[in-house]
Amino acid sequence: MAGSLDSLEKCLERHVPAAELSEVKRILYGSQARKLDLPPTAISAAVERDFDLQGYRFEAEPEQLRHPRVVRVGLIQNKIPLPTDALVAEQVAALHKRIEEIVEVAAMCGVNVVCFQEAWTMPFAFCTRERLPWTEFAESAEDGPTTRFCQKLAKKHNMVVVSPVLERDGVHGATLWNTAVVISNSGIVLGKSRKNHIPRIGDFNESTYYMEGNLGHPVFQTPFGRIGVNICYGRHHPLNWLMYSINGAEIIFNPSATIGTLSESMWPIEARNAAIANHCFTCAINRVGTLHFKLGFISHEYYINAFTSGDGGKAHKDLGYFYGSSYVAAPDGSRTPGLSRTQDGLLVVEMDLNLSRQVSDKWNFKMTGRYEMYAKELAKAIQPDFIPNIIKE
Ligand SMILES: NC(=O)NCCC(=O)O
Repeated sequence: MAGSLDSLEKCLERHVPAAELSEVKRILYGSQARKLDLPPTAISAAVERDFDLQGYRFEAEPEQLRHPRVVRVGLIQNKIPLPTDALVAEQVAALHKRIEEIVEVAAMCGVNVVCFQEAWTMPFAFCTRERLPWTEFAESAEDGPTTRFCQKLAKKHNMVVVSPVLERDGVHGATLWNTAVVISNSGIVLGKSRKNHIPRIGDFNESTYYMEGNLGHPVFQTPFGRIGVNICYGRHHPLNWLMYSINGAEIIFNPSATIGTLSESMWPIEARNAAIANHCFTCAINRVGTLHFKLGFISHEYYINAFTSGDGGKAHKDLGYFYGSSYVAAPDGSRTPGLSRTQDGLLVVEMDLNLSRQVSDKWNFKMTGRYEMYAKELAKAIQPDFIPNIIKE
């Protein structure tokens, strides 16, 4: 159960003998991420506001011709503060309030780019397959109340804000999308990126609500580097990461909502592998919130009406526990520890973007990639008359 393990790293620290711990950590996490000193005011604010605050930094070698390109990103993971049957407007307002107080601490920590979890303004209600009230959480990406709220935050704190929401596309028949809005530190909406891969697994019945994104792999030029947003289930698709990287992304955010029984063993691998394969930084963010309803603990993400997964299992009223564990991976394969598995959190990570080219010059994955060969073979493979290249005796 999620509640019995606060974080994998804390568990290792408790149980691995001190003499072996640093070697264990080097093997598991690589050697780069060092602790980042955060202001005492931020640390005490995080304690007061009851969230996990951690800070790390990735360094690069000094170069003769380029200055360091040091930026700070903030990853925010959170529970829903109100039950799923509270009024829609009240749920959204409570989430805005919670995020605002965490973003204030991010500002104290000098964060330049902040990213929230997938569909952060709502419970992850797609499991229910019901329409109302969940579709009421959808908003215009360009000028919905959440985007306007984030514009204020961005301007006030001089921070780029990546805000993944359920989008209501008024121009195209009021359709819904799973979208990340990117707001510049000036407060201007830079653009949006849509979720390209929609899960059809277990209770993740998202294809009931929206289709695969149609915006490709946009990358946003900000004063703090070029950023892309690969939403949740897209992290299982290496070519999805690749395309953001090919478009020049230096940092790829992966705002997610995923649960323990389904994906927790995959979580530490996928975004980290993408950072290695694409010579970039990746930022994996997962929500927190668990059921424990039947055990008498606080319930989050618990629904009034039971639903099924079409797998022969019993009808149930929750998805399971969202395990948090948000982390950042660097192009050299190192990664930060994860945030808590059970608590709201802010992960502040300082990174020198020069590291990406340094690792690229060492490992040469971009140079040795055989993109033309893959493009040709893929172009053939998607044809209806494709014959797989299998050689037989
Ligand atoms: N939100 C979402 O796409 N979840 C699917 C499950 C997963 O990818 O782990």
